[in-house]
Amino acid sequence: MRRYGWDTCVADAFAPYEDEGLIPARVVRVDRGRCDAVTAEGTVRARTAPVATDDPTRAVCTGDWAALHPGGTGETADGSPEVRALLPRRTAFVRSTAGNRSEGQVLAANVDVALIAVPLAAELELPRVERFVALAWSSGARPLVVLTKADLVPDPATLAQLAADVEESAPGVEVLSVSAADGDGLDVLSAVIAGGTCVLLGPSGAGKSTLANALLGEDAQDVHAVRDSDGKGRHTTTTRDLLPLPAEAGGGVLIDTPGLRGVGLWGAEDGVSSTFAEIEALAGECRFHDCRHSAEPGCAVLAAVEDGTLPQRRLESYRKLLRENERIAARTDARLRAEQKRRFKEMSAVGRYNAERKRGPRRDR
Ligand SMILES: Nc1nc2c(ncn2[C@@H]2O[C@H](COP(=O)(O)OP(=O)(O)OP(=O)(O)O)[C@@H](O)[C@H]2O)c(=O)[nH]1
Ligand SMILES: [Zn+2]
Repeated sequence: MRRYGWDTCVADAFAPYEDEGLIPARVVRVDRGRCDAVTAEGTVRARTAPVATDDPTRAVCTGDWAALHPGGTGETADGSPEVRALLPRRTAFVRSTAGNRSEGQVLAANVDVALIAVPLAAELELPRVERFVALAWSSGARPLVVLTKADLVPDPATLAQLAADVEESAPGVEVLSVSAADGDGLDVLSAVIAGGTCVLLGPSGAGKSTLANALLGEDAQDVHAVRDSDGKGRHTTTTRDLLPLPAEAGGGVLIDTPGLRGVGLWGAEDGVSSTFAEIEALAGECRFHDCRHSAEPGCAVLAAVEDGTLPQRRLESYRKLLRENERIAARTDARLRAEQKRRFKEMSAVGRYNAERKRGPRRDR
């Protein structure tokens, strides 16, 4: 199970279920009330109990750790394995679903690193990078910008300049450049994501599929070929949304769920704050604590734009993402959002606590 991300944190969270005779499993795919889940004995197909609340974010999703009843004893509905509980999620990518009463839908759970593919071929689209970085932070995962197609920028000085532009738009975020074409940078990237759970985000044509294949190695290409030939979002039973990375490269998994690639912001205020950390810091210096940074006297943000230390583009991008987030929040059930946010905070607190305890005796299996 370690191959699939099992660690002491998951082991601790699972311990109470072990006493009930349940077994741990990681969900690799969900469809039509069933899920495929990896157990220590192999992959099983399990029933996912109907969600007993009106909150769709509590439904089983790819990346979840579940406590399964193994079935076969007459204790489950039709003798097949059954999901009895989900372990608290360390992180979650939530999509806002359209409609009057917008609700979140979880697309991927327990992601450690969000790889944001930014193609070096075209002109850099920094606002788009900022949007994906905000989304990643708000999920709880660590963003990592991957500049793809580095072979198309042969001049090292130009490459360094492009990387510097991206770094300025993503303070505190690691930026790596890779080329799937000639293999440059892939070993560094593999080492960074080894052992954890990652997802690939980024616009169409950014080179995500190519990069995924390069990271996953030979075997996985077949899996992708199955989905590509289909093209309708229908999958054959061999398709998984959670794929193991090669053991030689340190293991870990890559989640590549349809729909995750173009996700919107949802309850992402915190993510936007982290993405524009330097603006938030400047805001602390404004004369008025509720300064909107539009025309107020004594505004430190506007002063920074004025003296050239803060690019005007950054401020505009920040405002745009805040507005977008407010729009989504306005059509989302407030009680539900507050509840989900509270639970999410609780879970990340548990995750952090466990991460700090990680140095204790290992209970990996
Ligand atoms: N030169 C060069 N081209 C690349 C590289 N990686 C990908 N490409 C090309 O970029 C194009 C898009 O790559 P994909 O991997 O399909 O991009 P994607 O992000 O998966 O696109 P969607 O499936 O639409 O989301 C293809 O023509 C690839 O051959 C690279 O490292 N170097
Ligand atoms: Zn201000």
